[in-house]
Amino acid sequence: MAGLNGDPFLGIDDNIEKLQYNNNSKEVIDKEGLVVGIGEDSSNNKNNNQGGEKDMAGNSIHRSGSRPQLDLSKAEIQGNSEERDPTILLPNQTDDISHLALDIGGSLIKLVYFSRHEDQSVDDKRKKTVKERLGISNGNRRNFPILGGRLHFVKFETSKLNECLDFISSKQLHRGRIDSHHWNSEAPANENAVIKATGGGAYKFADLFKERLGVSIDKEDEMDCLVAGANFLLKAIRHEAFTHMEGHKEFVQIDHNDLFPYLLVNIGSGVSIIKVDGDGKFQRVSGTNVGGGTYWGLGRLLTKCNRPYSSVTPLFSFDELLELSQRGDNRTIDMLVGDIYGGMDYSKIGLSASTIASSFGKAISDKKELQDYRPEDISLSLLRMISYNIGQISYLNALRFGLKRIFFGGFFIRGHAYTMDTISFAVHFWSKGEAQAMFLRHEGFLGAVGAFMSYQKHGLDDLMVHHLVERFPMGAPYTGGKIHGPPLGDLNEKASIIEFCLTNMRQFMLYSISWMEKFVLKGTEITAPVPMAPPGTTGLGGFEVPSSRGATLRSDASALNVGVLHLVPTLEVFPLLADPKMYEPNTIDLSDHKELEYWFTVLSEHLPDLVDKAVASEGGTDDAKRRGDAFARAFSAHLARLMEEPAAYGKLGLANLLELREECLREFQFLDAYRSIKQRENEASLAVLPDLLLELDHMDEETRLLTLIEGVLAANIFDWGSRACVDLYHKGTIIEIYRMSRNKMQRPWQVDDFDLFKERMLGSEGKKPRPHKRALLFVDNSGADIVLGMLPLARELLRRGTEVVLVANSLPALNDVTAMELPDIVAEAAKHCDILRRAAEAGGLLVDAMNNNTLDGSRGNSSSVPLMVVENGCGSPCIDLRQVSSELAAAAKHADLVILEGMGRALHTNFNARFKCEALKLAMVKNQRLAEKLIKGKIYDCVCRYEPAT
Ligand SMILES: CC(C)(COP(=O)(O)O)[C@@H](O)C(=O)NCCC(=O)O
Ligand SMILES: [Mn+2]
Repeated sequence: MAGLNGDPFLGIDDNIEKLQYNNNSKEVIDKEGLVVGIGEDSSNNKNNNQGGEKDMAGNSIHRSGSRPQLDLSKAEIQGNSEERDPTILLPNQTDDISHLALDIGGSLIKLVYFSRHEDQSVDDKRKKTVKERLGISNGNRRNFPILGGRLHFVKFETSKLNECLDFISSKQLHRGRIDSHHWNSEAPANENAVIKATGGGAYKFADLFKERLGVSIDKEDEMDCLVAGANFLLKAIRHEAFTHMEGHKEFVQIDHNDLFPYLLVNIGSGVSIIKVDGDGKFQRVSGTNVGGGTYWGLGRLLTKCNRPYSSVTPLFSFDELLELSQRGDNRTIDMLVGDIYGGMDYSKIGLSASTIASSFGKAISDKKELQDYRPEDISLSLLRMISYNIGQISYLNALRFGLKRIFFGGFFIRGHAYTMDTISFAVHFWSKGEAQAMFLRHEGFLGAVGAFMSYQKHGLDDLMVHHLVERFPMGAPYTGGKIHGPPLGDLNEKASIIEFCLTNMRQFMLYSISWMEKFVLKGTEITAPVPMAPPGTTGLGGFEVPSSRGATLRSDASALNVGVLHLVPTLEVFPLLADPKMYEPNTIDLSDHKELEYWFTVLSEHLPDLVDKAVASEGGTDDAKRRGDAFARAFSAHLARLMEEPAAYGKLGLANLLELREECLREFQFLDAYRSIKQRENEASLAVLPDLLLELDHMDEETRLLTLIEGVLAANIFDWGSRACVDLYHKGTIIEIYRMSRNKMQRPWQVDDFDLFKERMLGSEGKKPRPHKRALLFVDNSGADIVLGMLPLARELLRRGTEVVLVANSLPALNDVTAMELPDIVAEAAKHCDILRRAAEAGGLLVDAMNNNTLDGSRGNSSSVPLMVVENGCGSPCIDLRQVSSELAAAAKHADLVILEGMGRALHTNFNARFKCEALKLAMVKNQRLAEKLIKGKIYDCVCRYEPAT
């Protein structure tokens, strides 16, 4: 685990490190709550902090003694020293570490850089209270030096080094200092700034970096970096590795505990073959000089004379060569088995007539000059020759060391379907299916990631899969990993600003959106991606021509397939999952093309209505219309891309598509498209809540429980994401629809475990079961759904002595209620209900009300179990329980009942999830196809699935 002292990722603010001072213990606490010194100078801290030291909560913290210490000299308390945790300024803390690492290869320069976003939490009373109630002092983040930020991946051609330097300079990456949401361009350049770099260019261009940017290059060993990068990516990114056989891409789940040993084959200009046995444990066992440079170099030479005169550049680029190969036919140059055997297979040794017997062999007997061969054919022949050769040598090395898994990285691959198929074929063919070729999504960035890791202060190695969220910039799909031309005005950075705005909505109008215009122009450039290659083998031997022949090649597919990695150390795996390793959130797997087509159509058809709502939510201004238009284009383009290549952004499920839509909206600054609809529905529902509660209170226990569950199911009809429901809303008022929906609640429901649930709640044969200790209610929509459905159910649980935690979205998604909105709704409801009021007070939700007189005239003196609200950590209509907020994870610790409500959270995701505690899944199915497929029913059927603890 990383030590934290002086870590640059801690709250550095305008050259001054801010710390908090704990009056009682006289210990200096950094923002993460870690002890960094006890009234002594910093030099002593090193020893004090090593080993199993305790943090303020008594947790053990491991510190690395190698990390620099904070400079506490001239430290002073800012503001009132009587305050409980005043801020301490450290004016002399000048620990500047660059947040940039490079891998400067023979052909390409790969950049990995980090942009930090500080803890941007707004002053949210709910959060504070929840932290106190749930005993979270600083979440799990105390163990992490990274507060949160993003890792960006960019590459340049080495021959265009100047563009790379311009890019670094324009983004001030070499200054090594970031403030909360943008690079501090005013900050003076750091004289001693050092950038970690690997690859030959780290030596070759060191002087140029010093001259142009004033920074020194700290050279890191290339093999060390490759291995460190590969190990980190394989452990930390869920869908990093995949197989690619006959055009079919399949992600491979790597078990962290079973990663080693493996063979790493890095195909850059040349090829390195490395046996990896562990972190930092490896051996370069082989290599070949026939690699990417060979393909490019020979390709250029051999096609030189056929280069069209009209071309701007005199020679083919790597991507152009690859593109040529798409249209090539290698049979015109390669000598095939059939050429030798009179068109026959050599079946005795298992070679088909189409197998290449000798690459370029036909050129021996052909009476042709170089210019008589088509560049397309030459390129394909070369590509096959080199790919087969690498595949074969790799396999032989795997065999040498008894390794089954071979990971291929390096920019030679470029996400190019045919190259991967060829390598896979060779490995499969020579190993007779025993060994498996796997590819890495961050194929070209292994070295650069490794160089980044070598800073020792990044804290990346502490991160785990659930801390990383990969996002694909919606409005600027070209910036993630694309080989850059002249530095772009970085749209990603703008996107970060927007994200910052999300947590600081008050400020959001301050930022310019002129980049949007840029996007509208750029939008037209979003074209169809690399076509998936259908099966193309001939059986025994090699391949025929590339199966994607004739289609446009997006040879930079790999560039588009790499998103920005958001590091969110506060995310946790939901502790109540029965088997996190086996957990798969998506119920609908979109790798089935029919399924993908269906949902693609659903989302496309919903788009005009969504844009209307989004534009209206921003006042219908011209600017909002322009953004609405840009959003529609961007989202459609991403949908189209995913239709072409469903695995483009990792494994694709329906939940990912729905989340992508929300992210895309946010990126175009539609922060809450259904804001006014939600408000209207909340008000209408709150107005009828007292009558409903009165009605419920006159029922016997059994009828009441049934009515409550019916109420939840009926109110789940208010779903602005469902086409059928939106059509319904044009036909009646909220209350009319709610009544109709309730009246239609006929048991048995299509999935009906109500009797089981009732027995658990009320008992049987006079035996009273023990009430649940704590229930987590994953709530769904605003309006009737929360007010008339879930709140009355929560009230029933509270009445029975069960603590209730309402789990709501962190960010808006469709008409879902958010954790920010819930306390006000609860407060309104509590005006009409003592049970809710007392529980909300006990849960700290009615902090203000506690000072006022309550309904019955008493002062707020709660004698109730608490009602709390926690955020779930996501902004989607679905939920992936592998990545939830630390609040929710903390709340889950004492819970023995989970209630998931709504289509998104209980059906599209988690329908098959198993929990350690009891679970109740409640939803109305508002889509005909889903109803048929999932529950063999029809639209508006209901699901009440009760599952005892696993
Ligand atoms: C987005 C939704 C999952 C939201 O449903 P909810 O979770 O609110 O019940 C759902 O509206 C949906 O799947 N809509 C698309 C299908 C359709 O329009 O029929
Ligand atoms: Mn919803």
